[in-house]
Amino acid sequence: MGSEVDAPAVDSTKVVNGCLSNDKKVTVVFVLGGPGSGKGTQCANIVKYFGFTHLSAGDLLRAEIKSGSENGTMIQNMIKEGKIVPSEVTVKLLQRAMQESRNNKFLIDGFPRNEENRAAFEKVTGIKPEFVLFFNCSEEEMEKRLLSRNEGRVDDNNETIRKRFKVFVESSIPVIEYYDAKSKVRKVDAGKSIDEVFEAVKSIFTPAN
Ligand SMILES: Nc1ncnc2c1ncn2[C@@H]1O[C@H](COP(=O)(O)OP(=O)(O)O)[C@@H](O)[C@H]1O
Ligand SMILES: Nc1ccn([C@@H]2O[C@H](COP(=O)(O)OP(=O)(O)O)[C@@H](O)[C@H]2O)c(=O)n1
Ligand SMILES: [Mg+2]
Repeated sequence: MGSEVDAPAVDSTKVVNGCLSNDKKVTVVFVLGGPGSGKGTQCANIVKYFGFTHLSAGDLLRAEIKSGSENGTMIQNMIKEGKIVPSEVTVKLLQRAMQESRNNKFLIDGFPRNEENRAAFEKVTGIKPEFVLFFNCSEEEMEKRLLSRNEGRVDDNNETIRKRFKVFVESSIPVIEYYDAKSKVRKVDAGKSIDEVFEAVKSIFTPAN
């Protein structure tokens, strides 16, 4: 099926270069989509049905703030402004989480959010995604969902939501286009109900034979 060059799982040498210390092959799916498009919700379903480990870049960054890390204040300020945290920080968190996991299949949610994220991850880990799951949703629907998410997040307010939408269009869409040019994007209509969206997701993760 896929070409040799685009083989999804990296070979063990590359992974060792990227400091995943053991000999395991790693499969990564990037899960992208605007804020509120349902990435986290669908990832929870995919974990249950398909045995992936869910790594949310946003959750890892929020945990880093809580842990009292020296970067905490900087991360908090960037999240409040809807800005993208420097890749050095986020890639390290993702890499550590993959190393600590006993799984070899990861959903990386909300990452890469810009070209710098994309290039840094690939350079540091040597990992290329198997595919990119893209949740396509209107801003109107995403805004409605974010304003009723009720998780007490500092960025789920009108002002920050505007900024996050702008960053998504200007910085994250180009990453999706980059992978689309490589035929790696699996696009889902995320404006439907949670169950309907998951039906579409399932068909993407279920190998056709
Ligand atoms: N298909 C859907 N229809 C309606 N609400 C949804 C749907 N998917 C998720 N939600 C809700 O919208 C909010 C944002 O979803 P979430 O999964 O956190 O999105 P993201 O991680 O992309 O920001 C949550 O409160 C979630 O329960
Ligand atoms: N790759 C990433 C992911 C998130 N973030 C920051 O974390 C915020 C929240 O990300 P998130 O993925 O939890 O947000 P949602 O899209 O799930 O609503 C983003 O707006 C960024 O400020 C980042 O800087 N870099
Ligand atoms: Mg999320």
